[in-house]
Amino acid sequence: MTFIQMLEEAQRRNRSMLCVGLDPEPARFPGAMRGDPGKIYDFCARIVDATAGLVIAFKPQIAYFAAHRAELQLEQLMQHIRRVAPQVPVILDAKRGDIGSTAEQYAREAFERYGADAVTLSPFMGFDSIEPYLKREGKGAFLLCRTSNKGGDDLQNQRLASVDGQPLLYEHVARLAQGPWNLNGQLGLVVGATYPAEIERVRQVAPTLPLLIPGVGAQGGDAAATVKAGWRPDGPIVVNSSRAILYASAGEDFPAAAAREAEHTRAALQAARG
Ligand SMILES: O=C(O)c1cc(=O)[nH]c(=O)n1[C@@H]1O[C@H](COP(=O)(O)O)[C@@H](O)[C@H]1O
Repeated sequence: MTFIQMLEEAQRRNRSMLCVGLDPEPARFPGAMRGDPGKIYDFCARIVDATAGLVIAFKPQIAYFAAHRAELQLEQLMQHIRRVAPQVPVILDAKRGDIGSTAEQYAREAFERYGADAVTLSPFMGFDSIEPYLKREGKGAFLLCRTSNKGGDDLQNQRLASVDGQPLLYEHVARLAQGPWNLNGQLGLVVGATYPAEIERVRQVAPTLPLLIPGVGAQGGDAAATVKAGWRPDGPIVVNSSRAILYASAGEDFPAAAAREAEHTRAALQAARG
């Protein structure tokens, strides 16, 4: 099954557009786990077990593992997700971007070492930095387009005078990803929930691409506005929330609290589809 087919299947089966982001911070773990990087796997596995039936995808952020020398725990976690939720695709959030020979190594890391179904990439270095990922049949790649942070304005909202129609940089990224760069239908775009007007604009330029939309929950993005702007019957959206779900409770009941918060967000997203 390709990444896109897995997304569509998980969306249908779990009736969900919610992606749970796995951004483990030992300092925020509950009880006896608090401050222990050796518990990263345990913490994340319990979140996965509690939310697997509620999500369209999981998105581990690699920095939260690598910063604690916990790459082996990330490998274990990927295997755990495969075991308990084989139908749920996993997006490795690595935001890679480098020349082709190095990109090839990053692609091996994401798809072979960790067994991810898709990866996040920066398009800043151009098409040849994206191409090695597209050679992996059935795998997906989400290009940063209009990110959720304030500083996204600095470059992404600049106008490209040299390109037909003088689009903003993020509009141009969306156009490339919908068209000439999307050789085998593997590309998607990252657009922040904090900017629904821009999500709508991206949808005009890229009507059918899957959108990874972080920024609901801790960053304050509006779930209903996100769905209205981004969801299309033939263009899935993957709406990520990390901290609001992971740290819904600081007590031993954290898996149940995470499930409640995930269910609440899942329902709000579904309701906005109308
Ligand atoms: O690519 C991403 O996932 C991403 C892009 C973006 O524009 N904004 C953004 O917050 N993210 C990631 O999405 C997650 C958001 O986490 P919360 O703010 O805790 O829900 C983090 O892992 C970020 O690295």
